[in-house]
Amino acid sequence: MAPPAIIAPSILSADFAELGKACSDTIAQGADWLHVDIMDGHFVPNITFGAPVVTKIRTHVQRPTTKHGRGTFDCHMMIAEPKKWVKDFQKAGCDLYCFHYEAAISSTAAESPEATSESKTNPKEMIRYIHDCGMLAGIAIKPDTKVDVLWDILDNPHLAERPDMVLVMTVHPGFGGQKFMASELPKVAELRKRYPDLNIEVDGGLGPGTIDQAADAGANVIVAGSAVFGAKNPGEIISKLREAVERRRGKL
Ligand SMILES: O=C(CO)[C@H](O)[C@H](O)COP(=O)(O)O
Repeated sequence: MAPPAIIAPSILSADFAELGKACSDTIAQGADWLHVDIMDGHFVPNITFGAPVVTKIRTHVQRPTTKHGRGTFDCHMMIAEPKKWVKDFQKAGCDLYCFHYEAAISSTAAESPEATSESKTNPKEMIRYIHDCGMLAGIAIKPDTKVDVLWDILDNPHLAERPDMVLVMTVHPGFGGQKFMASELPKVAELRKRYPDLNIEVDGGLGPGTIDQAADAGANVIVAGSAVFGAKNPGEIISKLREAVERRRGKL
């Protein structure tokens, strides 16, 4: 059976002028995690914020007391050099550092003459490094990336190099409020079939109108930005998302 539902509102859609309050309110309204979107203007055509902001919002949300527990900061690193920022985000209070497969294998990150030893990496090494730094590790794939690239990483006999979560993007990363891409769900279904216990996160265009499809495919970690922060009653939306995942698990 799939692991329990984890609802992770994306603070990309929160009021940035009131970010600390928005984060603590969302947890009080029933969210499990906060999905923290980090964009560098290179890997994606948008910029959000960096570790200093995460340090500040951490003071508004209690650290999780268990692995994957309430208050987990799930940092989605949409950045070209994911290795470079691991330590800064760990110090800032990130609990789960989710990097993009595409960034870890790209020539910018690994092979360019400008790349320093700080920025050179590959997915397995990244996961080990994140674990060594005391965080959970996630690996994300964009819509254009085939899910097959993950088999070698997920079947790795070295536990320290295996991710704690896979994020399947259901929009092209960069902006909130985009249309959900149902075309990405076969990736989720294939992952769930192969790895019944894996935390599988979906991100982009999730809300009451699309959650059933994602839950049916087997996703259990649900990111929702505009659907939660744009709602009159965010707590009600969080409950609806959770119910859909738990119904699929046969728990309701
Ligand atoms: O990673 C993201 C964009 O790259 C966001 O987390 C995502 O798009 C959530 O926003 P929404 O729920 O409004 O689609």
